[in-house]
Parts: sequence; C-alpha cells; structure tokens
Amino acid sequence: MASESKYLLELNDIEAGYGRAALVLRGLTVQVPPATVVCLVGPNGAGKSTVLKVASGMLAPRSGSIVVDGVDVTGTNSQHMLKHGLAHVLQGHSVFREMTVAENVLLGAFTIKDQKAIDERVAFVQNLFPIVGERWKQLAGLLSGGQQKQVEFARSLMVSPKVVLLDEPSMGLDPKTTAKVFEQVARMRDAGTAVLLVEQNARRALETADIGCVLDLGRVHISGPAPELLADPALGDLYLGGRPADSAHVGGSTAEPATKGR
Ligand SMILES: Nc1ncnc2c1ncn2[C@@H]1O[C@H](COP(=O)(O)OP(=O)(O)OP(=O)(O)O)[C@@H](O)[C@H]1O
Repeated sequence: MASESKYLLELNDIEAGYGRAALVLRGLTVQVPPATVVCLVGPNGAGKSTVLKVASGMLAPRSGSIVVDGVDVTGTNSQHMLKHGLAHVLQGHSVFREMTVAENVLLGAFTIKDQKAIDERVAFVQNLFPIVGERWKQLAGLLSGGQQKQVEFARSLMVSPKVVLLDEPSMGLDPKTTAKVFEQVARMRDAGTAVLLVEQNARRALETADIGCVLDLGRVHISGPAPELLADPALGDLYLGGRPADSAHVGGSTAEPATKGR
C-alpha cells in the first residue's frame, strides 16, 4: 500500500558502487516531486549515471532506499521498477533503425494487454511529439538524431510512467537539436511526468530543469531551484564551465543556493 508522499521518486541515503571498487555514491539523497524536472550535474565520474542505474534497478544499492510514489522498491529489478512507474531512457541512441517508428514506440507497450489502452497511449504520445505521428510508418533510421530521441521518449511514455529517468538526452546532438530535445523534456514535465535528468551540458539542462542537484564525492553537494544555481557565480565557474557574459547580473555576487551539503 502506498503511503502519502509528496515525491514521485525518492532516493534516500544511497550507498552504491561497482564490485569491490570504492563506493561511488556515499549517502546520496535526491527527491523528485510530480511534474518537476530535477537535473543532476557534476564533474565527470561524479556518479551521475550511477544514480540513474540505482534508480532504475540496474544496480542494487549497498544501503539506502528507493521509493516510487510512496512504495519502497529497493532491491527490485528494472522490470519491477517499470511496473511501479519508473522508465529509463538510456544514454546514447536506442532506437532500432531498421524498424518503423511505430514498431519502436510500441515496444514500450509490450507489458500492456488492453488494445484500447495502447491506442489511447499512442494518441497521447503522437500529440506530445508530433514528429512521431507524422513519421509513424517510416523506418526510424531515416529520422534525425533529435527526432530519434523523441521516438525514445515516446516509447518510454507508453507505460504512463510516473517518473522518467533521462541519461544525457543531448548526447551527439548539435545545439539547435539539443534545444528542441529540451523543449520536449519540458513538454513531458508539463504533461505531468516527473523527470530525473543527467546531462553533460549542465547549463542547458538547468535552463529547463526546475531543481538542480550538484553531485560531488558521491553525494548531493548543493541543491536548489535551477535558476538560483545558474545564477551562482562560484557554481558557474566550478561546474558549469564558467559564466556566460549575460548571466553575470542574474543572482548577484553572493547568491546562496537553497541547500548546501548534507
Ligand atoms: N560498470 C562499471 N564498472 C566499474 N566502475 C564503473 C562502472 N560504471 C561507472 N564506473 C565508475 O563509477 C564512477 C562514476 O561513474 P558514472 O558514469 O556514474 O559518472 P558520471 O558522473 O555519469 O560521469 P560522466 O559525466 O563522465 O558521464 C567512475 O569512477 C566510473 O569509473
């Protein structure tokens, strides 16, 4: 039975790592409210992708808990996580190029038995991502990188997930296409899905996100509203590749983010 929770996804005090190597996550806590994009940023190797692997059941945590909409799903596998409403869009490109857009999207519905429910979901994703409907019968390999990403998003939304985990959605895309992909991420959020996003292009991702979490040394070092993080000059220099000239005025010189350390 689900308990009342104001978060759709909670990762509580997670410790996780690979084999006998040192822990990658060391007491990490991240909470994702409904219809919110939470973005994880941090240096290479900070453990951002590892957070998504733990959240989706691909990597079991050594300790801590994973709660989806009030249900503790710690220790269950990816398929079980999916059943509880958690979908994972992997890093890189995962469309099957020799299959049609329709076949790619419908793969996401393989657990749904009711044809009417599938039809309703197809209508929903085609409305959310018009290109998916327009190219429905074409081979996915004929679509551009950004369009293929939308096919991946549509596939992940077929099961009406409560939370979507997005690993580097802009990987391999040019800036203009990246901007479009982030528009689609915002549309998913506006349609009610909670999104936990990992992105190399931290500045661009924070422009779309509602909440940013900066990972360092295996835990959330700083978190707060994304606009505040973007405006923090120290953070810009450390984690966002310096400040763009036009943002220097946004937060003032001593802007304090909402939360520091744990
Ligand atoms: N499959 C694996 N086996 C062993 N170690 C791994 C594995 N995947 C990641 N690691 C290690 O875990 C640490 C965190 O990696 P992770 O990919 O989560 O970082 P990241 O923040 O996503 O990095 P990047 O920004 O470079 O993608 C790194 O030290 C990495 O070498």
